Formats: sequence, C-alpha cells, structure tokens
Amino acid sequence: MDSDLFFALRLTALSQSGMIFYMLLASEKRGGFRKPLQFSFSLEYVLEEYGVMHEDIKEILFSAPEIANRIQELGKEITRDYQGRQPLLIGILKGAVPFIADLMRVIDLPVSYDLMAVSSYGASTKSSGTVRILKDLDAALEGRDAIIVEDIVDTGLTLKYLLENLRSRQVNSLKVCTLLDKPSRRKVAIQPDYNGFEIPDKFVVGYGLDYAENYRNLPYIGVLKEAVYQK
Ligand SMILES: O=P(O)(O)OC[C@H]1O[C@H](OP(=O)(O)OP(=O)(O)O)[C@H](O)[C@@H]1O
Ligand SMILES: Nc1nc2[nH]cnc2c(=O)[nH]1
Repeated sequence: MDSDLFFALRLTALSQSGMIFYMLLASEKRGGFRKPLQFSFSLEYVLEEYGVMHEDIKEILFSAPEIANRIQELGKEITRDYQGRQPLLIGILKGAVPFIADLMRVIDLPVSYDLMAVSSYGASTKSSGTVRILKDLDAALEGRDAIIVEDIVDTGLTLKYLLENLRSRQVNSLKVCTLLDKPSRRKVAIQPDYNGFEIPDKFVVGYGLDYAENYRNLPYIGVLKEAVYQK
C-alpha cells in the first residue's frame, strides 16, 4: 500500500475531518482542487479512488481491522466460557474458513477443529431450503463440547439442520458462533450463542462469503451491487 493511501485511510478512519486533510493531500498531488469540496467523503470513496475497493461492491460494512477486533472479543468470550474444557470448533465449509482460522488463534485454550460441508445456496442469493451434507466430520462427537462456526445465519435453515443433526450424536454440549447474523430474514426461531455483527437484509460478500464462488478472498465484508446478481 503506498504511503499516501495509508495516510488517507488512517485519517479517514479517525474522523470526517480527516477527509479534509485527504483532499489537501490529493490536491497537492494533482496540482489543485479538481473536485469541489466534498464533506460527504467516505471510506469507500477513498478506497475507490485508489482502486482498492472491488468495483462490484456497493458499500463496505466491516473493514479488515473491524473484523479482526470483533473476532478478538469473541475469542475472549469463548476462552472465558470454556475454562477447563477443550472445545471442538466445527467450521462449516466453505464460507467459515477465514473466520474459523482467525477465531481459533485468539482462543486461549487447547481447541481442536473439524470441518463439515453443507450447501443450500449453490450459485444463488436465495436459500434452496434444502440442506445437504457434502462432507461429514472426520471424528465422532460423543462427549465433546462442540461449537458450530458459521460465517452467516440468514434464514436459519442451515443451522436448524446442523443443530438437529449434530445433537443426535451424543455431544456433551453444542453452541453456535457466527460472524454475521441477519435476524430480519429468519424463517426458523434460532439464535446464535456468539455473534460477531448483526447486519441488515442485504446480500454480503467477502471474508469467506461468496456469490457464485467469487469474492471470498476480499479482506472486508461488503454489500454486493444488485446489478451483479440481477444480470
Ligand atoms: O441461514 P441460511 O439461510 O441457511 O444461510 C446460511 C448459510 O448460507 C451460507 O452457505 P452456502 O450454502 O452459501 O455455502 P458456502 O458456505 O459454501 O458458500 C452460509 O455459509 C451458511 O451456511
Ligand atoms: N454470500 C452470502 N451468502 C449468504 N448466505 C445467506 N446469506 C448470505 C449472504 O448475505 N451472503
């Protein structure tokens, strides 16, 4: 990242008045104010200017540092709640991969993890309503304190299926940790035990979340432009 961009981002993150400094910086580079004074500058504006924000993203909901900070807090909560135990994190492929990778490293306990693949969305922005197991756990759950790690709970249909399925395996305890929760879309009454962020009814991508397998590698979580999936 070039130093001007780094400087502008830091100022932007600090306050709206940071934008004014950014404009001074930009004007110096360009030899004068080419744009009128814009007090509505946003982080997205700066990112777009520098070509950092993906062109298909409408709005950034959570930046990489915001995600990292929140995961630290979740790690502390889990560490506190599971003192003296060895929880098993169950990551739900594929979307939860970045989340479980970061989460397990901020839990100060002897954790282990396993992965399970289910799918209900395919290449769509709407749940099919039918959940299928594509890959089951490697090990038995009997007597374990398991935590399902999800990237997002939307209708809740995936989680309902997972909870019913895993509870039938003689697990000692079973909880749910999700990075994102979209409660306004819920079709079944299910609440995660740990939740990173509550989000509005918008289709989001990045940090593991995809649309048709794209955007999973974006370091932030953003709202996808409708034009991308209404083509
Ligand atoms: O609450 P729901 O409406 O059921 O939606 C949540 C599920 O949707 C996503 O999975 P997806 O089927 O897209 O698979 P992926 O993780 O491989 O992208 C996400 O990872 C959750 O598992
Ligand atoms: N990528 C993505 N997958 C989802 N699955 C359920 N809701 C969402 C969402 O908003 N984005």
